[in-house]
Formats: sequence, C-alpha cells, structure tokens
Amino acid sequence: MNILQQLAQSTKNRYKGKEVNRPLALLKEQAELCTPLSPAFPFARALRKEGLSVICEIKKASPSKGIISSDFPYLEIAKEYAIGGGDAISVLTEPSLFLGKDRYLSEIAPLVSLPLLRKDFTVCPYQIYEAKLLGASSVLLICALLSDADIESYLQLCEDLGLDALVEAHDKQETERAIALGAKIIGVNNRDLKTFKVDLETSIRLRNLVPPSIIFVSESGIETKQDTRILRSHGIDAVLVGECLMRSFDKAGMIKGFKG
Ligand SMILES: O=P(O)(O)OC[C@@H](O)[C@@H](O)c1c[nH]c2ccccc12
Repeated sequence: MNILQQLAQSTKNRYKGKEVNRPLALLKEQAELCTPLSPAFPFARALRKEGLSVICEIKKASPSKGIISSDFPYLEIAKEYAIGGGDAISVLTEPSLFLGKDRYLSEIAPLVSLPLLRKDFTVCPYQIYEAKLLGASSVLLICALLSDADIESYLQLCEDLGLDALVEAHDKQETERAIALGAKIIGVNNRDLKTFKVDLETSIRLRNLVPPSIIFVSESGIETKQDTRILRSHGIDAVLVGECLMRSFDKAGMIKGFKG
C-alpha cells in the first residue's frame, strides 16, 4: 500500500467510528439547514480574481517533512494570512500523518473572512456534510483515491450544499478525468505522493490540457517568487503553498512576493 492508500484506509476507519457517534442522517439535516454562504461559492470566486491567487495552508506536520510547526499557533497564522493578503486558507484536518484536527477549521472559520478549504482525504459523503458544518467553503477530492462515480456524486453533493471542490490530479490521465467529470477547479499536485518528489514542471506540463474556463491551481513545493513568476507566465490561476509559508517569519511579505 502506498501512502495515499494508507491514508484513505485510515480515513475510512476514522469515519466508521464517527458515524456511530453522530449518524449521517443527523449531520445531513444540520448541513442542509446551514444558512447559504454569501456570496455563493466564495472559494472559486477568490481564485478567479485578477492576478495570481494564493491559497495559504495551515499544517502542523506532513508525511514527507514530519513536524513543521511544533508550537503551531494556528489562529495567529490564520489572521496573518488574512491580513497579509492571502486569498483563501487551506486547513489540514487529517489527524494521523498531518496532525490535523477538525477544530482547527471550526475555530478559524469565525475569525477570518477568507474562504476555507477543508484539506482532508475525502472518501465518503459524510466528510462533505461535515466540512460544511465546520465552516469550510470547499473540500478536496483526490482523483487517485476516488472512482469516476464517486467524483461525480461528490461534485453534485458539493454543488447542492454550496461548496466548491478542488479536484486534485497528478498526471495526464487524472487531469483528463477531472475535466470529463465536470470539475470547476483542478489542482495539480507537484508532489508525487508515492515518492514525495516535487517538480513544478508537473503543473506546467498539464496546464495546456485544462480549458481556461476551469480554475487551475498549482499545489506543493512552491517556495520563491521566481517559482510563482514562472507558474503565472504559464497561465496558472492560483498556487497552494504550505510548508514555506508555515516556516516564514514574514508571511505577509512572502505572499506579496508570490503575487509579484
Ligand atoms: O507544503 P507544500 O509543499 O507547499 O504543499 C502544500 C499542499 O500542496 C500539500 O500540503 C498538499 C497537496 N495535496 C495534498 C493532499 C493532501 C494533503 C496535503 C496536500
């Protein structure tokens, strides 16, 4: 089993437990009663803005780097991203390898007005209802983990709940699947999750496959303004930056640099 499959399996197990304590029917009812987001679909809107948009990530640890932030002042970081000109915030909630927690998301939501991405390994509809209740305006759907039928039905569920979906691909085949299944936002992960190797060329190579009506996000391994300048010159709409911003003492300056 590769790391992605391991994460998918541990997530499935985690949700079996969760469903016992809070049944899907109840969660569904609560999510459907939530007041609609205003404006609608704020995550996509934030990425569609003129110029390069920056999705700033909050993560304590990762499988490739171990602990990234030991004190992890996530509320302060969220505020810094918002004040510093970030366009959206991605919050890791996966507990086993990223040391995420659902409450990071629900505590950040009322503090900042930026749209939030719930960064987790979505393997069941339960997580999508839950994301909405935690205050997210978008979820992650990883092509490598989901069947076509799953992706289609999860995209429809997101639409019904007023959530955006960032559909993650890593190669040509996954990118073509994401397009065919109706993704409105495609994120190409520059990190190969099987080898952890990062190559920004991955998103540059796949950019041409995606029509301009679909928002194109380049994810992972972005560190310098030279990186974002090159990505921007290839018509990439947004970047997702984690580790580098987490480690930076001047997050506002770094975001500004990325935006050029
Ligand atoms: O820390 P980085 O290299 O800037 O990467 C951020 C983000 O792209 C990465 O965390 C990520 C991309 N896709 C994922 C899927 C699950 C968990 C994490 C990720």
